[in-house]
Amino acid sequence: MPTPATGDGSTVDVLIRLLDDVPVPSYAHPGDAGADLVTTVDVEIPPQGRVMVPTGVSIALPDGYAAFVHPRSGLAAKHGVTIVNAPGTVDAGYRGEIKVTLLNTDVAEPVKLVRGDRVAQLVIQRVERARFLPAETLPGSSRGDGGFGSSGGFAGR
Ligand SMILES: O=c1ccn([C@H]2C[C@H](O)[C@@H](COP(=O)(O)OP(=O)(O)OP(=O)(O)O)O2)c(=O)[nH]1
Ligand SMILES: [Mg+2]
Repeated sequence: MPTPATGDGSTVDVLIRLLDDVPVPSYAHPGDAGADLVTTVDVEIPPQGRVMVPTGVSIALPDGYAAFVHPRSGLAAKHGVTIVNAPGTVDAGYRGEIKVTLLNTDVAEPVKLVRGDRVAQLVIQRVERARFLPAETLPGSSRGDGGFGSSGGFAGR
């Protein structure tokens, strides 16, 4: 068995308020990036409909961090449920309840979720803030202004 490369396994302390009888968000496995968030309400999302659900938590991130509300792949693959604004951005200064705007992409089947279901995962990351420096021209690069499929699309197309 190859030895896994070592990381620093660092963690950051984040103050959390539980606004409802919900578990503290937790990581399902060691090394997971996302801590699961639950809905505090029962909802039925109609086909191609969207519903914003509360999670029962608010947090205070340290300066220089943000939290990102990501979809869960199981809900996406099994039921077609994603998040409209994925990933949602939780700013370090935000003290309100974290909410998730769920979208049912299925064209035929409604999706029923009940209080306590895990609907999203919160990824905490360090973020840089930019000092934007206006410039008349930008330095050249290999990519230049190529984008939007400039490097090729799907096989044969
Ligand atoms: O999925 C999300 C996205 C955002 N938020 C909260 C935290 C975030 O700090 C705040 C504002 O989010 P954002 O900046 O994405 O929304 P906006 O439409 O730009 O609103 P604002 O003018 O309040 O910044 O809403 C959530 O609870 N869930
Ligand atoms: Mg904003």
